[in-house]
Amino acid sequence: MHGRKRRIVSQGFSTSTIKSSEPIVIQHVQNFCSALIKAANKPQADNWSLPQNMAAWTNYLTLDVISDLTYGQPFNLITDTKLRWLVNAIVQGNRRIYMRFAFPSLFNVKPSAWYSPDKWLFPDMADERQRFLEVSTNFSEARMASEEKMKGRNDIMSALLDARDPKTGTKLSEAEVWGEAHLMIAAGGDTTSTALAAVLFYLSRHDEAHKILNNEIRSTFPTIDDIRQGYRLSSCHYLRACLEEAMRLAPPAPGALWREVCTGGAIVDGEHITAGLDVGVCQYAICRNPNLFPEPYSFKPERHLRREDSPYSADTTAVDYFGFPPRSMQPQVSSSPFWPSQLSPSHLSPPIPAHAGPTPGISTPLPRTPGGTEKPPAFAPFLIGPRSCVAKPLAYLEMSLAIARLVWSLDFIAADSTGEGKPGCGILGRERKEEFQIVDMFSSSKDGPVLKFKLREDHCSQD
Ligand code: HEM
Repeated sequence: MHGRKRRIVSQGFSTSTIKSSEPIVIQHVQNFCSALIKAANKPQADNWSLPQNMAAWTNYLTLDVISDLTYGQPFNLITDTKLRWLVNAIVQGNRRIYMRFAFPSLFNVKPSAWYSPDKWLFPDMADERQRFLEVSTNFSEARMASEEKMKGRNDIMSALLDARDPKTGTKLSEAEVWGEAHLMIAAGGDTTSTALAAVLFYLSRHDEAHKILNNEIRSTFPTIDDIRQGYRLSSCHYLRACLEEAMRLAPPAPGALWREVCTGGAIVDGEHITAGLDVGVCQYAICRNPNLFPEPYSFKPERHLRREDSPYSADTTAVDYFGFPPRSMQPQVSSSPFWPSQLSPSHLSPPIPAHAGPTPGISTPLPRTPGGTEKPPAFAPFLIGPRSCVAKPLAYLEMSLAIARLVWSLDFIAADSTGEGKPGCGILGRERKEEFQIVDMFSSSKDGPVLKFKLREDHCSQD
C-alpha cells in the first residue's frame, strides 16, 4: 500500500518537477527577504532593525512555499496576517499524531458521551483543527476548479494528479491526492522551518562561521538574482555544511520514528530483534554521541566538509545535492577565495573519523565495510530507506536559497536569548545556553532565534 503511494508521490519530487518549482520557491524566498529588508530599512538607535522572531518568519516562508506548490496558491503568511494561526494549528496537529503513535490505545477507544480522546487530551485544538481542515478543503477545491489553468505549472500537485504507479499503472484517487496534499502541508512546513531557524540561531552565535558563510555567498554571487539552482549554488559547500550541522544539532524530526519488525525478525547491530517489536533511532540522541561526532554540542560545520583526499571525493559516481557532480568535477566559477587566510579549507576539513558514516549527500553511496556490507549513516535527518523523506531535494533547495539570499542581503545578530537553554533551570537537557531548544512533537516545536538585521555594509540601498 505504502509502496504504491510512494512510487506515485515520488514523481512529484522528480528533478524536472523540482526544476519547474524553483521560480515559485524563489518568489516566496524573496518575499521573506523583503520583509526582513523592510525591517532593516527602519533602523533603530543602535542602527539595527527591530527584533524579529525567526521561528515565525521561517514558518511563514515554508508554509507559503508548500501551500503554493500543493494547492497552486499560497497561504500568503509572509505578506498577510489573516491565516497566521495556521502555524500553531499545524504544530498541534503534528503533536496529536505523535501522541497517537506513542499511545495508540488512548485513541483506539470509540468516543462516547463521557470520553473523547481529542476533547480530553487536546481541548484547545479541536476548534483550530476544524478550521485548518476547512482551509485545506477550500484550497483543495479551488485547485481542482482551476486544474485546467494550472496544467503548465508542473508542480507537486500536477505530478500527483497525473502520475501513475509504474508497477500497477494505477493513479491516486481524488481522496488519496488530497490526503497526500494534507500530509505535504503537515510534513513540509514545520520541518524545513526548524532547520532554517536552527541555522540562523547558530550563525548568530558563531561569528567565525557566519563570516565564512558571508564570504562564500557574497563572493560566489555577483547579484542576488544569480542565487538559483545550478553549479554555483552547488559549489557553496560551507552553506551545505552549515545546514547539515544545524540539522544535526536541531533535527527537524528529532525523536525515534518507530518501525515494526516484520516476520522472521531482524538483526540490528548483531542483536536478534523479534518480529512485532518496534525499533527506531532517536536522531537527537545519536547526533550527540561523542564517538560519532566529537565535541557533539559544538556547532562545527566543518565536520561535514568533504576532504578532497577523503574516500568520498574519489568516488566519481557521487553527485551533489542538486544532482550535480562533486566540486572536483565542476567548473571553477569563482576566482575569489572565500576562506579567511587563517582558516584554509584544509584547516576546516579534519580527517573524517572512519566510524562517522559518509559525508551526507543525497546520492552518495553508503561506504562499504571490509566485509562488503553497507553501513548506514548516523546522521540521517531525513531518515533512510523506503519511508524516508520523499522531498529531500526540495527541502535542500528551499533551505539553500533562503539562507544564501538572506546572507547575501543582510547582516544579522542575536537580539536576545530566545531559543537558548537556561543554565540552572534544573530541567535535564534544557540548561545549555548555547544549544537551540526544540521540543519533540514529531516535528520540532521551537521559539526564536530573535534577530536584528541591517543591510550588508557594502550594499546600502535595497527594497
Ligand atoms: C529539513 C526538512 C525536512 C526534514 C528534515 C524531513 C524529514 C522527514 C522524515 C524524518 C520523514 C520520515 C517520517 C516517518 O518516518 O514517519 C519524512 C517523511 C516525509 N516528508 Fe519530509 N522532511 C523535510 C521536509 C519535507 C518537505 C519540504 C516536504 C514537502 C512536501 C516533505 C514531505 C514528506 C513526506 C510526504 C513524507 C512521507 C514519505 C513517505 O511516507 O513515503 N518533507 N520527512
